[in-house]
Amino acid sequence: MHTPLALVVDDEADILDLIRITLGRMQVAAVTALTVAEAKRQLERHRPDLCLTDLSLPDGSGLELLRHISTHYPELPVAMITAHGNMESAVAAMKAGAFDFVAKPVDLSALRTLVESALRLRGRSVPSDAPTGAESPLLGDSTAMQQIRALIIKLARTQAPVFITGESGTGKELAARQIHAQGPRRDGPFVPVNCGAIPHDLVESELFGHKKGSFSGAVADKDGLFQAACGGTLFLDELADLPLSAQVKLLRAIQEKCVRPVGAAREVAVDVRLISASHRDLAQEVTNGRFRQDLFYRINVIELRLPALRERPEDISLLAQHILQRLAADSDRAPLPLSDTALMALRCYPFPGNVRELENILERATALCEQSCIAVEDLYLPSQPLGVTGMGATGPRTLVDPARWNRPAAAQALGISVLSLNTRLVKLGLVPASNTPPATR
Ligand SMILES: Nc1ncnc2c1ncn2[C@@H]1O[C@H](COP(=O)(O)OP(=O)(O)OP(=O)(O)O)[C@@H](O)[C@H]1O
Repeated sequence: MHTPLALVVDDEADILDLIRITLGRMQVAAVTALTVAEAKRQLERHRPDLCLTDLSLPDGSGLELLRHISTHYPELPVAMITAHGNMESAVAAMKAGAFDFVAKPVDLSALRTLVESALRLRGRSVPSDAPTGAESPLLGDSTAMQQIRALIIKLARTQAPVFITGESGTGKELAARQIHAQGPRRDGPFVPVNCGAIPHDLVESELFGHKKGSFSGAVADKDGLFQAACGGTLFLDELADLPLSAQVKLLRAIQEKCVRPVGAAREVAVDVRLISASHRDLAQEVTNGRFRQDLFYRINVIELRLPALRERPEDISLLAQHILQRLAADSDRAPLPLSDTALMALRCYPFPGNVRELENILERATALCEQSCIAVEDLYLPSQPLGVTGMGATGPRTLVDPARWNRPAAAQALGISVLSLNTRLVKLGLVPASNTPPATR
């Protein structure tokens, strides 16, 4: 199988770099172009598997390129990079045949999802940067993470359905991979499915397969994801997004351990372990009538809750080191260290996107940093209102709450002096200069 190739068209070199690095981590190669004319030449020369193009280019528009591709390379999926908040141009692009769009500043996880869908559209298997359980443990020295790792060892030994909860980016898929990798099915396949990404009218055929001719696009018999996971584990992510009609069939598949492909007369037996996850409150979805109660009880035999990163700020340093080492290995150079102030800023940041957001922040910082050490300015942390909701009492707010903070403890945790901490708090604008107590405190 040859490495998939993407054509990325943008007149901003930083964006091209960022996208190329991200694609590289997904084992997708990239050729780039700064103009429409250059893009047309690259298309002819390289015949890429997908194209990502900015809307406004120096010698024309991305829409013009999109039309050129629709005429000459009708099979090639094109996604538009649009200015933030400009839904009009995103809609225009979709109407003109783009299969999706991504807004600037480019959110790297959205980009990954988009590229995976594009390659699937192309009928290509999607190379994954998702590490195997054996290589990539759930990192963290916090008590919460130690307990989770201990529970995973126990869960790996059973075959009971596990339901993993936690905000987006907290490591739900990674935990599912660990349960699979440490259990008796480890030599079988681990098949992750994002239920929210499957168009509603295709859910049944994707999950259970179909027979040739059962609907207009069914040109051949096709196995579903249940069959693909036979002997292994099926990980149903974003389960709350599954339409009610598919929920009935899923319930039957779990209860009977067999599925009926769309258009098939007979059911086929399937041997899969089911792990599911959602960042939504599934019990609330049941109350609201959007999720079947009987299915909820079936899949929720054991619940594993992954804490938000802001609930365990003591893990940030270790995670950051690990991510920076991986980024360095990807680009064949020495890891960039984080400055003390950068680390402190990360520990004070609430991370609504959790570990995935930390990865994105460090990936961007690594790509854009021009010094030998990542400074707080390289992190481009969004400014947060002080009253961020969902912040636990033990979270980093205690570091920036003048009524509660304990500067000596914070300084010790960061491995810097209290004087240095005070100076940096002022520099970061977290306290006014007059608020800094004497260095001896
Ligand atoms: N404890 C951890 N140690 C190391 N890496 C982690 C940890 N938690 C998450 N990650 C990394 O963060 C990224 C996001 O994790 P993952 O995809 O498992 O999250 P998720 O909860 O399934 O997200 P979503 O709800 O958006 O699907 C992955 O690259 C994963 O490897």
